[in-house]
Amino acid sequence: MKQAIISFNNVMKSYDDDVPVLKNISFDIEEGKFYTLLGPSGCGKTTILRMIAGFSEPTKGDIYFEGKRINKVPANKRQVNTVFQDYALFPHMNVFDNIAFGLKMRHLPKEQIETKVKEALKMVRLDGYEKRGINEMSGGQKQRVAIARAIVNEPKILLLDEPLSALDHKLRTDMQYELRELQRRLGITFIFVTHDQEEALAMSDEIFVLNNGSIVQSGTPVDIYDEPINHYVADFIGESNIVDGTMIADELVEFVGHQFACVDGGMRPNEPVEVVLRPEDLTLTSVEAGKLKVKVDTQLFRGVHYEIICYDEAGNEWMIHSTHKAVPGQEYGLNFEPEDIHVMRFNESEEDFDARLESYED
Ligand SMILES: Nc1ncnc2c1ncn2[C@@H]1O[C@H](COP(=O)(O)OP(=O)(O)OP(=O)(O)O)[C@@H](O)[C@H]1O
Repeated sequence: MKQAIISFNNVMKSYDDDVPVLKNISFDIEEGKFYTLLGPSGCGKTTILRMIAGFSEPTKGDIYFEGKRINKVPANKRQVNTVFQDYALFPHMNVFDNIAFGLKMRHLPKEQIETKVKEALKMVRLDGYEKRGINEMSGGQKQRVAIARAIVNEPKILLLDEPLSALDHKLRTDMQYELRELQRRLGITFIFVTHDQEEALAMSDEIFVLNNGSIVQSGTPVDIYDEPINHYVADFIGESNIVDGTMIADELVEFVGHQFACVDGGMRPNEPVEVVLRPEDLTLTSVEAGKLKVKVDTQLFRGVHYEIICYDEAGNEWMIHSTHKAVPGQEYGLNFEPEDIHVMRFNESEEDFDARLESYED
């Protein structure tokens, strides 16, 4: 791996009451990638961003920028800029003055400021908007001004704290594409904070999933979706069916009273486990042709698919995504392939999980 641009080494943070809001956080951020900190409200995402920006110091542990310890380096001496959730634009200034603000504070020559502001506006596709008042801009345009104001300083890292949460669904999706594209064009490191798993999956090179002050799992969106480490991640990322089971032997798991071939292994014989099956991997067939018998309870039309809820004989609920309609009240067979079954151990650390996967997968 290249030298990390930012490293956290056993970082802990607590406020006055001593209850840690971050517990022993360690990670490396590589230059030029799109990272997302993902987790529910209060899990510590913003606290991590504030420490990278220099607005807050760790209680214990160290933070490094390109290998140098920066715990005590003030915010204005770091090559980091932040785009805040509410944009924090100056409402009484026009677009140009908002973007030029930091450059003026640094007493750059007038012509240089003008060139840089124009370039930044071009980057966010707002050329020609210099003279507009901030209050005459739409939500999406304000968002872009906030980004232009941050990138005009040519930071090595851009921090984005829930920057899309104030936008409506359509604009939010458009901005996801734009931000992803902008990051690729600029080639600078983006660290994006969100509690929206779809947004994280769509935009990131790497995701850190947080819960209660700890990083529970890190990896590419596909890794995290396909191989969630535990119930929390499987439930938080995407839709999941999670049932209790027993790992009989390598590649053989039992749930709902039946044994099924699977592709997982490296557990103790007869170890209690949890089993995840994604709704899009399940199909309904005739009772005779199915691996489990289920009865359809309800179905909702979701546009791209039907969301079908059914129950097996043991009373477990199963969600299925299908382009075919089912009949509520009718019995069906439920089908899935061995590779669609993902088996999780209870309380497995990310380190042990990665080592097991590596030793087990070819
Ligand atoms: N200045 C502070 N003093 C005391 N506690 C704080 C302070 N700032 C944050 N906290 C606490 O730290 C925890 C983590 O907060 P943080 O803002 O990092 O979470 P978050 O994941 O960004 O949440 P959200 O998505 O709601 O913004 C919360 O329990 C919060 O109450």
